[in-house]
Amino acid sequence: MASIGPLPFTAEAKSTEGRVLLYGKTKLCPPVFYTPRKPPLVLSSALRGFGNPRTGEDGCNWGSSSSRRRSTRATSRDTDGGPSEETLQATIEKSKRVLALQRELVNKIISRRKIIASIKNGTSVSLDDDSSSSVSENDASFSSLEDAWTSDIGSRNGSVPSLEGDNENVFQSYVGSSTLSEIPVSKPTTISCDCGKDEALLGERSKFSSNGTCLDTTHQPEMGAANSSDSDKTDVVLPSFSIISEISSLDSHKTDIAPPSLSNNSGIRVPKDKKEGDLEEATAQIEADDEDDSEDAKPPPLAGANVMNVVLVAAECAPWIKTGGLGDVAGSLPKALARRGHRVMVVIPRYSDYAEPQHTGVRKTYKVNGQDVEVSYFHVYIDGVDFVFIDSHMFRLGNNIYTGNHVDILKRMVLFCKAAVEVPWHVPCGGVCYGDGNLVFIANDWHTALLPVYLKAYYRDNGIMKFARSVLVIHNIAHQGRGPVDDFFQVDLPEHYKDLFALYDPVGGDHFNIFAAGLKAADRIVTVSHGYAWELKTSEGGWGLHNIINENGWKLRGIVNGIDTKEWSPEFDPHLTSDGYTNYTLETLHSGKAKCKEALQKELGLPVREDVPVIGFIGRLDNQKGVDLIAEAIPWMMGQDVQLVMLGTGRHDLEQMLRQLENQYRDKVRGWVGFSVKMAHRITAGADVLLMPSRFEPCGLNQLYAMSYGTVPVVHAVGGLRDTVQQFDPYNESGLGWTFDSADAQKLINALGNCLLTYRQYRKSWEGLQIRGMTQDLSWDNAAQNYEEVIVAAKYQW
Ligand SMILES: Nc1ncnc2c1ncn2[C@@H]1O[C@H](COP(=O)(O)OP(=O)(O)O[C@H]2O[C@H](CO)[C@@H](O)[C@H](O)[C@H]2O)[C@@H](O)[C@H]1O
Repeated sequence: MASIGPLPFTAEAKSTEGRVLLYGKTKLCPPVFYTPRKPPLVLSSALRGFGNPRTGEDGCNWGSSSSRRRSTRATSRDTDGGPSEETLQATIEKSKRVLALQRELVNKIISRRKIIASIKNGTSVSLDDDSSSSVSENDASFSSLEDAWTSDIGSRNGSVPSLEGDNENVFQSYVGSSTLSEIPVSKPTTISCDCGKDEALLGERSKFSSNGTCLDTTHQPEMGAANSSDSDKTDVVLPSFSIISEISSLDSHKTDIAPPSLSNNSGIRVPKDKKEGDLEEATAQIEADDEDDSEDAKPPPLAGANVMNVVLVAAECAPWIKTGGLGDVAGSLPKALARRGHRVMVVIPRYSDYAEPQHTGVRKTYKVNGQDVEVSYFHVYIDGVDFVFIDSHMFRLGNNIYTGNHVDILKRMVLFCKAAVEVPWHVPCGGVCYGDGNLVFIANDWHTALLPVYLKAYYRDNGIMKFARSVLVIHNIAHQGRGPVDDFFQVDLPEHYKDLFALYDPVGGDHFNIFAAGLKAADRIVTVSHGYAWELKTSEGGWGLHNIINENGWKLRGIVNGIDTKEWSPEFDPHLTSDGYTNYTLETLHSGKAKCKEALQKELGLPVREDVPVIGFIGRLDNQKGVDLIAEAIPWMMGQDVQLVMLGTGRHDLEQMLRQLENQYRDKVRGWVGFSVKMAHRITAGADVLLMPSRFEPCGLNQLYAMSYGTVPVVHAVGGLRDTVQQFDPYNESGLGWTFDSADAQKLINALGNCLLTYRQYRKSWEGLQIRGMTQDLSWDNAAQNYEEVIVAAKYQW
């Protein structure tokens, strides 16, 4: 893969349960997952009337027993204070009315729960049965039911709600916002929907996840987007509207009672062989169920009320197709976002017949350069993420995904982005489309930079997808989708959009630039490190786009990539389980790494020696990665007692250089030309040092992988390398590796020289470096939280 700078369209190198549905308030705003709030258990002002106004204590408490004790004290103080008998009588009468109302409500809830339970158990329950299980006026067990109910709610939400004012406010907004809005929905019932269907998918979804699903047939896309003719009618899970309306009827009693959790697990299961009027038993059953449930209960989503529908669109995605770091990010960031509770989809082209994704049966046609091109969609749900593959004859490229001239590549990206932006409408995931409300697209690099433009030009400018937002992630600004000005006619946009793409630079003159348009159209921009965010604003680092980036600086944020700790962990790495390699941990670092080093030397035919430092390099062979600096430093390096292992593919001349170095220094150098994920993992584990002399590096992943494997990085302090590799300080025994401050072979030699000295003579310091590297939290979790802030900011931006 030849790489090199901003050539036109060179793509290569550069490069719930417990969750509830919030129904949007407008047609265009489909359901949203939100974290169930602690249902505040408060009573209406009428009911609160017999508390003590001076102390603020509430005389009527449905909360904990301690609250009830408070209630008793409050009443007696009132009495002591000398209210008249009449007042007391009135209060008692009022209490009775309240209790009657409470009983009625409890009965209703019990009967609804029975219905739910019966639906679940496949038994029929007559509504008439309600009476048999109702709470009788004199039922002594009422208070225990009260306990059961409150503990039910309390346990499901982590605490027993108090009656203090805050909760009340929350509850007022809870009920007041919308009776259909924020209802804790549990086991969805099954109804019919036009969203397209694949039975297998539904089964698969239930196999992989028990997540609540974003469901709403009332929010089908406009524009006739949901083409029912394309898809069969399907059974999908939907929240039971009858249950919701029941809650709303509770509300109509004008009693401010927190709706009870309708979670599947909380349904009252009345044993068929028991007398249904046996309230105490039913109560005991609830309590027992709740105890069981609390063990299984899933915590609420980390994202809380910020959960969104996220659609990440990228030209590559590991493990299916990866030519560089973009594939890694597209494969792992979405999973981290899903772990936070977002509903997440990844959309990529289907370049080959991948094993896992199944045809959804949905087909659409889009115009590319005036021609109709049919696409269809494949889907698989893995690790909480919906992966959607767009199939078309134009994408059948195998692993050579950036092949062709710039117009060929441009046409593919036009088709990809046109189709991708409508995936949330057309492709049922787990039986149900995402819809376009509470939706954010995350586009990546120039390949998908058209998506924010299409979202705006085709939809939002026309009042469609008004609530959808786009974030554009810059992984590498050096590749921009440049072409002659006339390329504008390929992208099929209104004439007035031409200026968005127009760019002048001293080298290329006036030209058409997709990245430029995407940066302007996106609601937010992210790049993959803080250092790179800064560099992008400079004329050296912005590659001609620095002015646009500066103008849009307010929406740019640097977020350092994480690593997929499942894929890149020395403890679980499947590539270290054969051929003499071994998995290792911090505890077994010494022996494990030595074994991997020995296995690497054997596999590559290098002399097997424990004492010789093995230096690794993995990366695309191009100007960015500074391979030429390594070549310049080779005479010095070969004078050292070292072994050098290089893995890469890219520029033909640099591939030749690798082969030549190996031929020239057969007992010291191995140059593996090709793309081998297995070798990348093995070098990362077996090498002592990882060299990354990149001229620029937006983030860099290999140094992160290296550190988590106890391999010490030596890097050019630029972009994300500067952010992630702190220089070793021998006086304080701190730092993670060695850095050099300019892309200069001599500086590389100095840094590497110090590194080798420490390796040989200061073993304790060396081990310290390894341990510090391995014990960092490099997971995607932090980054995902930062992305969440960005998408939420985009959501609320108008
Ligand atoms: N020959 C080979 N065989 C097997 N695996 C190989 C390989 N060559 C490279 N790889 C793998 O590809 C990935 C490359 O990661 P980089 O961070 O170097 O990405 P790249 O520069 O492509 O991406 C851009 O995007 C990423 C993600 O944002 C940024 O980190 C980076 O700075 C930016 O340039 C690593 O997983 C590496 O192991």
